[in-house]
Amino acid sequence: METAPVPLPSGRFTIGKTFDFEAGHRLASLPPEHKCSRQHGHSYEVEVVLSASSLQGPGFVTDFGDLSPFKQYLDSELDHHNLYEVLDFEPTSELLAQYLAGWFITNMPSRIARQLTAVRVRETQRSWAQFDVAAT
Ligand SMILES: Nc1nc2c(c(=O)[nH]1)N=C([C@H](O)[C@H](O)COP(=O)(O)OP(=O)(O)OP(=O)(O)O)CN2
Ligand SMILES: [Zn+2]
Repeated sequence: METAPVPLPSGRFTIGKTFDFEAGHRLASLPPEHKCSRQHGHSYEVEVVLSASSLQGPGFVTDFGDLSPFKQYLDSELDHHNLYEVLDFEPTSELLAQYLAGWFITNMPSRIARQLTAVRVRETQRSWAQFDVAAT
């Protein structure tokens, strides 16, 4: 039995995909008595959020599989590294989210890069930071 047609509302579509990597870090500018000034590690989760007002192909904002260059970057450059050694800024969740948004915009195909609205970095199950890309 076919379902009855319904009027389609106008609006935007949003998708997200979560990536993960394991890395060490320390926040060297914190006072020595702060636990996060000491070397420790996290199972990081990074979620990219993309948005579009119209869909491509079968009905995609972007094929999730087309985000693979971002996964390759995380796997090759950040996974099992010490973040304070491979990044030239203090590796807080906030600054990492902003940096990863910059990497995505610079290195992903322009159509996909333009769809990026936010990057969320999760260090633990209870803590995350999000960078929202400013609309241009
Ligand atoms: N705003 C931010 N605060 C903190 C960050 C950060 O990136 N942004 N980072 C840290 C440390 O990296 C720390 O490892 C994580 O902090 P915290 O959530 O306090 O760690 P715990 O999992 O041990 O927290 P509990 O809930 O107390 O178990 C610190 N702050
Ligand atoms: Zn930490």
